[in-house]
Amino acid sequence: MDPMAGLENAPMSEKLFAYILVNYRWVFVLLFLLPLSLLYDAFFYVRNKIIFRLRSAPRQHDARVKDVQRQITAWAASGGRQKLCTARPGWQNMSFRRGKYKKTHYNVNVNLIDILEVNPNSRTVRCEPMVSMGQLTATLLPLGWTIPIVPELDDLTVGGLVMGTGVETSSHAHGLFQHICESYELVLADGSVVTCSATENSDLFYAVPWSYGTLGFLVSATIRLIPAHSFVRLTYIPCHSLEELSKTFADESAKREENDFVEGLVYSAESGVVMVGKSTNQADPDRINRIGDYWKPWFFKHVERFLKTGGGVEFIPTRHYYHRHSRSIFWQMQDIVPFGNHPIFRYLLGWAVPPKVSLMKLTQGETVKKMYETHQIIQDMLVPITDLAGAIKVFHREINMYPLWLCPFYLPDNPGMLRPRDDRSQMYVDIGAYGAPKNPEYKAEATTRRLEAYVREVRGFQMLYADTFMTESEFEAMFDHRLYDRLRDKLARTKDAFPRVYDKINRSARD
Ligand SMILES: Cc1cc2nc3c(=O)[nH]c(=O)nc-3n(C[C@H](O)[C@H](O)[C@H](O)COP(=O)(O)OP(=O)(O)OC[C@H]3O[C@@H](n4cnc5c(N)ncnc54)[C@H](O)[C@@H]3O)c2cc1C
Ligand SMILES: NC(=O)C1=CN([C@@H]2O[C@H](COP(=O)(O)OP(=O)(O)OC[C@H]3O[C@@H](n4cnc5c(N)ncnc54)[C@H](OP(=O)(O)O)[C@@H]3O)[C@@H](O)[C@H]2O)C=CC1
Ligand SMILES: CC(C)=CCC[C@@H](C)[C@H]1CC[C@@]2(C)C3=C(CC[C@]12C)[C@@]1(C)CC[C@H](O)C(C)(C)[C@@H]1CC3
Repeated sequence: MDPMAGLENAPMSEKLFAYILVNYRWVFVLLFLLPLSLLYDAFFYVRNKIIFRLRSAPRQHDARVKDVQRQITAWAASGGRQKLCTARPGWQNMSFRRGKYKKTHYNVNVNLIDILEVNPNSRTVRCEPMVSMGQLTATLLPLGWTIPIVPELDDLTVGGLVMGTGVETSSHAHGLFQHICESYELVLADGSVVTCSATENSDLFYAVPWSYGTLGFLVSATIRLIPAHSFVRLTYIPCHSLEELSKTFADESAKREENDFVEGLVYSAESGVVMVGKSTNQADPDRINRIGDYWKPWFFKHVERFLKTGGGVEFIPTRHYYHRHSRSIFWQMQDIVPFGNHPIFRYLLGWAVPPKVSLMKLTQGETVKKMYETHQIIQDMLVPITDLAGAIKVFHREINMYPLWLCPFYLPDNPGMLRPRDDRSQMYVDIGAYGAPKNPEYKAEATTRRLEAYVREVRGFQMLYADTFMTESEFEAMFDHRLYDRLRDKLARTKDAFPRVYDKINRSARD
């Protein structure tokens, strides 16, 4: 990264400060952020234990919902001129930026953080919106259950994943996070509480995903459960041409019953590794790899080795598999602690990483923020899987940056924001780019706009936690707003109470 970019005319001292901040960020991370992250985790660990020991959390749900209703009544009584958003501070969430609207909108506290019920009979788990993925797997796996899609990273919340989206390597079989949800409980703008599902208030049920909290506040979601297995039998298939890679990936993704997990990591324009996983309780002891142990190499580095050594099979403990990219925050850690994958570092301090994303966000400062703005791309583009090879070529031309993350997902032809191409259920693929582009022509806005145009052309979608530079009409060409607009017209007070999705996610609405 060039820390001087954009600072050409700044005083020397400012340039030096910028240089130190960016190139020696790891000093701050190691000395300050890591210990703070540990304290933060320890606090929540103890709190969670106490809550469950007292068994008080589920009983308090109704009272907490009433508190959300009370806040909406108070907002209406105060004239209701401001729009509403959740009070969760922007630094805590898993998006790249903070919404500026948090400062101007009326903040409603939806601080509901408990797992309410694990029901083996109906095979469902009912969660409050602030339940995180780390919390959910820690709770469910010992009970022998899991949810069909566990989006990585640990701190993603049920609320954010329902109102935004979630995708993981089992999505080729189960769809996106919204497709494993059976019902939502919401507090609407008129203060009423409604439950919606595919059979009850179905319009609302299909309109909620990707609505970014602009139809109502989620207070609980009921999610499908499937039995958990102890291991994932993971087969690594190295590919040495783009054609081989895209064909293998598409063929394996199409085996929806046979494969429980499918993932791809692309290491260059012509090489990548496709991984195919099957859940199992039987593991060959000689081939067990506990990839999540802190002294183990970062997962994307481990996978890269198979390009040289040929394919392989490993048995990975399920929780290790779910959180396989967490320690290296996909590959972002290499820019934050450049020697983080060195064995000495891993053995000495590996147990303390990764630092909390939220704390990094809180403490990053303007200089680091500017560096990320100009020198990094963080995007997930969702395109029909038939366009995978073409899309990789476009990514190569525009950013020339590796690894790229490939994650297939099945998109059913349901009503709502995401209409599959030709109104036909089909397989898509999420292409994730996280890092510093090697293309010297890279310009954050211009390049991203070209990528966005390409994605619209192939009838794909952009994940909205990242920067979007689309205009409102381009955004509406990508996402089908018909059902959404109908509901905003129909539900009392909604248009006064909530901004439109675009007003929350466009680049100028975020800092
Ligand atoms: C805001 C927040 C953020 C968190 N973030 C993370 C994170 O980033 N990463 C991470 O790994 N963990 C996270 N946690 C989770 C926390 O660390 C774990 O819950 C903790 O590790 C408990 O695990 P345990 O196996 O030691 O619990 P134990 O006390 O051994 O109990 C097992 C689990 O079973 C659950 N349980 C038992 N009976 C029921 C029932 N009837 N219904 C529902 N659940 C039941 C309990 O939740 C309990 O967690 C977070 C928790 C909170 C509140
Ligand atoms: N593996 C994956 O699939 C990954 C997904 N992501 C993305 O990260 C985001 C989730 O991050 P997370 O930190 O959990 O969530 P956020 O706090 O970022 O919330 C995302 C959106 O959901 C809204 N929202 C959250 N909770 C509620 C609620 N209870 N009621 C109404 N609206 C709500 C927020 O509204 P408001 O603005 O009012 O707070 C916000 O617009 C998603 O957009 C997801 O797509 C990121 C990384 C990986
Ligand atoms: C669909 C999938 C798997 C998406 C993965 C997205 C992650 C790679 C994103 C989500 C949040 C994210 C944008 C983030 C960052 C890196 C990429 C992340 C982790 C970092 C940590 C980069 C360093 C930055 O200074 C800062 C701390 C602000 C951000 C915080 C959010």
